[in-house]
Amino acid sequence: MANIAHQFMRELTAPQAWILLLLPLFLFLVRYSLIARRARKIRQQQDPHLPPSPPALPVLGHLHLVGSLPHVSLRSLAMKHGHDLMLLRLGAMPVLVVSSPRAAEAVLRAHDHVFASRAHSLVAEIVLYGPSDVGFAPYGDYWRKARKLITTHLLTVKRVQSLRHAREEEMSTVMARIGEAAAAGVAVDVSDLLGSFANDLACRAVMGKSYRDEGRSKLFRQLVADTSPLLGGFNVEEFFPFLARFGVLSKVVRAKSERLRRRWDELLDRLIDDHESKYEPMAAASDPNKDEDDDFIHILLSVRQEYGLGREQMKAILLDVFFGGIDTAATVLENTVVQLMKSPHVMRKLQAEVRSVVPKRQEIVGEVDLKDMAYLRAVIKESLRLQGAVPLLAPHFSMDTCSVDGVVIPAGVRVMINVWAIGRDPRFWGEDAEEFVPERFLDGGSAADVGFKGNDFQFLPFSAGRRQCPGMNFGMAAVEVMLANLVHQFDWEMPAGKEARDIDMSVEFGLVVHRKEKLILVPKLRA
Ligand code: HEM
Repeated sequence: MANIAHQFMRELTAPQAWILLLLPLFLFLVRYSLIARRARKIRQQQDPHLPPSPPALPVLGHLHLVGSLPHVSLRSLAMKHGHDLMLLRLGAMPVLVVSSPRAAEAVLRAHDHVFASRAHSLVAEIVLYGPSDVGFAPYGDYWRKARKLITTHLLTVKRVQSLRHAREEEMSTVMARIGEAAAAGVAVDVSDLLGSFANDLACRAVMGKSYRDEGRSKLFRQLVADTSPLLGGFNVEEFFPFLARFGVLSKVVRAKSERLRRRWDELLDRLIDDHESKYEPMAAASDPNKDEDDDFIHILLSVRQEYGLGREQMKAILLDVFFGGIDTAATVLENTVVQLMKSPHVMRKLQAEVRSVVPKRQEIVGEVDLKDMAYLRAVIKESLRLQGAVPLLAPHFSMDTCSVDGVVIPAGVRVMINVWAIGRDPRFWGEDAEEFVPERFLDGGSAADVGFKGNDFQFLPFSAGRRQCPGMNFGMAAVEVMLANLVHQFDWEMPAGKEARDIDMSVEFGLVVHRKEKLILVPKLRA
């Protein structure tokens, strides 16, 4: 992977690092070729029923076949070597690639109990306290407890509904900024606006207010932006644990992670302390039935005894809301706006729907208005199908050897489910699979009955099974109301001299895949 090579080079530019590296590197090369040859022999003798694999290189395995956009390279490889399942070796790490709805159903439903874990990550261990969050915790008692906590107390349908005013207020702030730009006839940075919206909403949910004016909200955004590449990226020592044992690489990653953790600690400890000092007296007087308006920190304080939560575990769970909720929702929104700019007929049809449901004099589209907007939902689904925020899901990890469709998947394998490739496969979506056609999700369309709740394995933007995204309702509520408002009051144009076809679609890989360029558009108040 090109970005691994980059990362490697960046971190090892000091001459002493190269000297330090030479000897271990030599030992590493020799030892790896021996181990790999022996392992291959044993595998072939023991079990000829492994999933298909392309030819591999010594040491690197299949790393050289995976480019800077792994979801794209893995699709091309799967088309040649394993339409359903394919086994790769990235460095020393075995990776199962899943590329069809049938195989995804086997992994996420039939054998979910085997594949519901996560591999060890040094970064998650440090930044997420163990990891003690939900997203990175290995399958087991702690994960079950933490997951139960967030699904029964933090991300319930009732709680998401109770955040309606927060969403509408945050959205109105964004609309006011767009209104000012429209009045002045200037362009806006849509990426930045959508990013602040998702960030301020997460802050409101976690702390009860956005802290926008005090600058804390920006601090969170910056920290998420600094942490995400490390947490979601491919770190070299994960591919070459043997090399990491010499310490050069793990020291670099460890030092970076520890710096980030100190910054998070400072921010989160202060917030929890603030809440704790107000919580105790309030808790005594509180009505046990009325906790709907509580923010997430208060809720965690109120259930910490029941769930046996320490301070670090509380912080880790809060971090899930920042990492799970900000980038994903902002990316889905931005990708949808890009698709709409490139398909003006869809934009017009969507505007017609929203404007017919909500009269012009009503400045803001409220959440009650959304129920009559079937095309809006179809547009968002189509955008999630073509360019979901998390194209390979978060890698799963096999806890045991397991037989899937006549092939054997060993224990200790990372599993990448290529939902991006599955969502564009003409075998399941027809000849127009690469085109943006929201009508397919409307009544009478070819995918009218296909939903994202985890029952339709050709469409998995939020995954399925035990590890399915618990923030689906939270994320979709934000995406729907914001998109409806963006197209209700405003028409959108490209900056002077640019065409929608000029919008650069290059993306940068991470757990969440972003466009590289900022989306700059000119809002016009609707006539
Ligand atoms: C539109 C927005 C969102 C999208 C597209 C999305 C997508 C995903 C995906 C694909 C996964 C990985 C599932 C797997 O590994 O099988 C995931 C996991 C997760 N998401 Fe979301 N997500 C969104 C919003 C949110 C929000 C708002 C939150 C929290 C407030 C959240 C919290 C989480 C957590 C905690 C996990 C880990 C679950 C586990 O490992 O048990 N997500 N999400």
